[in-house]
Amino acid sequence: MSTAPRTIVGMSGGVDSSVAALRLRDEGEPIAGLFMQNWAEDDAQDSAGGASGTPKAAGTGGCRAEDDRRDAVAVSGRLGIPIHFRDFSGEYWKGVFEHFLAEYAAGRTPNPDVLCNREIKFKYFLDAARALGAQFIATGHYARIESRGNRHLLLRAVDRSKDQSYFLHQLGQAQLSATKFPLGGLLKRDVRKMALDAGLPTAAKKDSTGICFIGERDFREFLGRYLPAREGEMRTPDGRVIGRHPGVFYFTLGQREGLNIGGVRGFEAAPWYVVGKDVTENVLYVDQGADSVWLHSQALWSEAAHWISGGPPAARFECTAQTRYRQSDEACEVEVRDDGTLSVRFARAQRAVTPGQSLVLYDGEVCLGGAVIAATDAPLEKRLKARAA
Ligand SMILES: Nc1ncnc2c1ncn2[C@@H]1O[C@H](COP(=O)(O)OP(=O)(O)OP(=O)(O)O)[C@@H](O)[C@H]1O
Repeated sequence: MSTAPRTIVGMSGGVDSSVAALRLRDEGEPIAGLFMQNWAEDDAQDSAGGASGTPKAAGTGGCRAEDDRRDAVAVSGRLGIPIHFRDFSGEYWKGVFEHFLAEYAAGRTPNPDVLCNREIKFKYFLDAARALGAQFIATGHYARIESRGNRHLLLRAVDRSKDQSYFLHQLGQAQLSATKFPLGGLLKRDVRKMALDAGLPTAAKKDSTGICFIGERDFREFLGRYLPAREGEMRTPDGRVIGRHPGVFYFTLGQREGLNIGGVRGFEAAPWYVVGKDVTENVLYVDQGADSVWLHSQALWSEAAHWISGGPPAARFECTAQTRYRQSDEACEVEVRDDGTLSVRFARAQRAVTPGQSLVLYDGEVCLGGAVIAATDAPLEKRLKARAA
């Protein structure tokens, strides 16, 4: 007699979710796997948009989804657990990709992983698991969930170098109460060893990097399929034109790569960095030195914040924050404004705080929540705003 699984494991065909499933199975948990397809490419087309029904991306031949699916099936076979399949590519396109493009078009730098967790993995995937009769979902994310009283807290992973709480800060009590992160207390190197010892076919598989639907492809080429390039001037903050850029969307604050600025007459031979984008005028601002004063800000303003426990700790409080993934904890003071947006002041100036990225707040190991960064007090941004007003 077959019973409904208690937990559905999101199996991506990677080593982390393979070991998440292995651990739960070894604990005696009745589990099944589920592989989601979140991205569909149509090699028959040369432009975005499906002929009918679900939108499809223009094919570039770089999609790993088939390999990943095969690996997820192989792992479930090895573990002796059933595996299910769901296609959420239409939901992903609407809930993640359209927003991703709109943000780039507005000159910001979005974080699709944050949105994918909120809109897909902890929404449609959770619904699909419930429809299969499960009470919980599990993923291979590196983060921990702890219950204190009737509250579920999101904590950083024990392996701080792999901690993914930054990407999970939009989750709420409903999601956390139905989720397990079996790897949160483990070190990545031990996870690999467990995979090897158990003979899992993904034991030696390379970790995925970058934005999932872009993979190893060239970012500029990919984005150019959806946001046509518009060449323009590259200027220094004091207004000197020093070259041309292929399109402001392709660059983010603090970026050095891809500027192709050779020796410029009248300037030292030091590397150049993006210090500002003026989307209206189509100008890319650049300056020399990784630590350019133009890149620094002490304060930021965010869109409305999401709080994991349902509300902020106080109307004004001190905590630590990250304004990007892989950054040290930075001390700051947060003021929650009446409309739910935040005004944040850092103890020390921050480099390249980027509108569109997420501000994520922590009280020690506990992730409090976060918000999308709307604006900063970086000098160039202030000047461009004043000019536009
Ligand atoms: N296509 C997918 N189908 C089902 N679950 C997925 C899929 N992609 C990601 N997940 C789940 O989300 C978790 C985190 O995803 P992320 O893309 O960050 O993977 P990762 O850290 O590379 O992990 P993995 O080694 O398992 O691929 C995965 O461990 C897995 O549980």
